[in-house]
Amino acid sequence: MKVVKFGGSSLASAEQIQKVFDIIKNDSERRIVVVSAPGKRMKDDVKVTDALIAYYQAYKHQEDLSVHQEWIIERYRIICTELNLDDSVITDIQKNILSLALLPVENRFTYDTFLAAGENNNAKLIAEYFKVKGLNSRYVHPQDAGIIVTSDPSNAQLLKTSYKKIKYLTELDEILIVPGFFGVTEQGNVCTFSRGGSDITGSILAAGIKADVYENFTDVDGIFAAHPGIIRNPHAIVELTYREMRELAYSGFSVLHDEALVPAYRAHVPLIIKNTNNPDYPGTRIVTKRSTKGAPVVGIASSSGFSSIYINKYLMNREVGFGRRVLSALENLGIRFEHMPTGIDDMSVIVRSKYMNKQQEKALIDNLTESLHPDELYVEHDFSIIMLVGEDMKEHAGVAARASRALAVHGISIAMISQGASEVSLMFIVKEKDEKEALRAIYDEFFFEI
Ligand SMILES: Nc1ncnc2c1ncn2[C@@H]1O[C@H](COP(=O)(O)OP(=O)(O)O)[C@@H](O)[C@H]1O
Ligand SMILES: N[C@@H](CC(=O)OP(=O)(O)O)C(=O)O
Repeated sequence: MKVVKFGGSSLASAEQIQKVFDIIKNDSERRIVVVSAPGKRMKDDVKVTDALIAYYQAYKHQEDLSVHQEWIIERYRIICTELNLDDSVITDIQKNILSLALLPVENRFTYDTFLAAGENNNAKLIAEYFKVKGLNSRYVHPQDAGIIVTSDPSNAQLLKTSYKKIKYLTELDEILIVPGFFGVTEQGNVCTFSRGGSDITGSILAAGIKADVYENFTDVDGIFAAHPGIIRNPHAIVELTYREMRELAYSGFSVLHDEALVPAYRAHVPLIIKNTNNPDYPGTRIVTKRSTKGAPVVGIASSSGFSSIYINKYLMNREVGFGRRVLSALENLGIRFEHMPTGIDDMSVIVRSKYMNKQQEKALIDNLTESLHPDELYVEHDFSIIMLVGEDMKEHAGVAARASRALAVHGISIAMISQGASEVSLMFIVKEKDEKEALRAIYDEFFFEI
């Protein structure tokens, strides 16, 4: 049995939904279908989820709602009309979208309920279309599918006990259409995963029913060795390990949510990234162990939006508890850290800029000045990370030297280098303005002749 997830790009229009129907009809093993909200139809389009966010903001600030409501309803209306669906489908969607503006604005789950409406209405629409086309299908709400989550709005985590209930889905005869992106708390509140979280729903269901495979359909032929928006015709990856994918997803391969890997990985379910527009293409397989020995670098990801807290103190290495005081200061202010490259007398703590506001930054500097008496302490912004990933990197000497040389040839200065003990990845930190050029330089070094 297969669990299949379709992203917003695969469901953005009636034409795309027809392709999805063919993909399901052509393989009777594809029994559980997780769907996102309608995504972008073209480059400058708006995702329904983003339109729902704008709608919520207008509601919260008591602004005119009609423009938002009409835009969202119209998106669904166009799809319903082109699919020749009965008027009752769009009438129900319309009622649902309008009813969001009756929810108590002060409730901490209201925002998530707005967002979840994108996938929830789409799942109902698609289940109806499949039925009209003669497929025995059924819409299943995440609560009925057993996706019970923690009460962390916009950042839900699955409760482990959920897996017991999810298993029963295998007993149902129909093709099940489940909205992605959200679960329900034990108290019955709608709570979403973080953005892009429909991938997580698919992975949870695949793990819960011990699927033979989890197929994640998107708008590219699979995973490329670098972001196709930055590198022209990047090398396509046939097979990746979960560890490699985790590193790449974290560092910018937005094709798959990084949290989506864990459930499938733990349940030993292989994951395949496939293209809705080219479903016969084999795609990229994400597996526990690669079948062949590989090149030192399988993929290079980049991501912007990092800040660095630089601390220098002579004889820092002799001061017991120095690192602990740095991390406690971050913890006390609720700032999470991402990386911590160190020298003998200095260290840098790398954080995502969006998780440290101006007040937290000031409080952190005051706190560290008082507790550490550093020789130098400052915060710098606008950094990007460039991550080279490959399980076989440890068996090849000179990877860091090759990458550094490629950056030097292009006159790009490296702010920091960091490598984890696992040697699955090697990270370069550069200024944001150099990110794209740095990625291209390193990509050419490792993939030019492939
Ligand atoms: N290394 C990569 N390989 C393939 N796609 C990538 C990569 N890095 C980023 N992407 C982007 O991920 C997009 C697909 O992910 P996403 O927009 O979340 O799709 P969906 O709408 O199917 O959920 C692709 O269109 C591509 O631009
Ligand atoms: N619609 C949600 C969840 C999601 O996973 O969407 P997509 O599959 O289009 O990335 C979002 O935009 O965040």
